[in-house]
Amino acid sequence: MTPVVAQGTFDLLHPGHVHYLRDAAEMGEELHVIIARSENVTHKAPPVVPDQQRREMVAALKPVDEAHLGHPEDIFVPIERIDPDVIALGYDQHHDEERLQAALSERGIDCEIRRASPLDRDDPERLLSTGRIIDRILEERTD
Ligand SMILES: Cc1cc2nc3c(=O)[nH]c(=O)nc-3n(C[C@H](O)[C@H](O)[C@H](O)COP(=O)(O)O)c2cc1C
Ligand SMILES: Nc1ncnc2c1ncn2[C@@H]1O[C@H](COP(=O)(O)OP(=O)(O)OP(=O)(O)O)[C@@H](O)[C@H]1O
Repeated sequence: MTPVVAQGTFDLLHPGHVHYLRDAAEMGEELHVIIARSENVTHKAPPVVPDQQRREMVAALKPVDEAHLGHPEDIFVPIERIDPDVIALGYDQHHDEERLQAALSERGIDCEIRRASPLDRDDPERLLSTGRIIDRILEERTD
């Protein structure tokens, strides 16, 4: 087996998430997804959907073999347990690949870091970001 790890918030699911997870699944044979805990989503508004519910929905998606709730303090704990061959970063994720690679090496984790491809975010017919879904709700369902 060639385990691959994908990760993210996955708040309100949309086809961009499915695209990322399909792309990540093709990088190996067994896809593990780490769901960021709400308390660790500090670079944008925290998710609306509770942690366990986000994990449950991601686990139900076809490309996904296992979905894990992330560690509260140390993001390398689940990685050490899964021991992936590849970590697939999303096309827009803010993580610095070199720093991440260095931190992995320091812990003796030998794995490749790859970037997944984007699914057209600017398509006017689709809502391919959680933030855009929330904006649409606020526009259309509030007075
Ligand atoms: C390799 C890796 C492992 C991660 N593991 C965890 C974890 O164990 N717990 C957690 O809360 N978040 C984890 N995260 C997610 C980050 O905390 C961050 O919130 C996440 O990148 C949000 O992604 P998004 O903005 O794409 O939704 C991990 C991220 C990376 C890159
Ligand atoms: N349109 C898209 N195409 C490809 N990947 C995507 C797309 N939207 C999200 N992803 C990927 O899905 C993963 C989880 O994304 P996240 O939960 O941050 O959703 P988001 O829709 O980008 O959220 P937000 O709108 O709040 O930034 C990330 O790796 C991200 O790169």
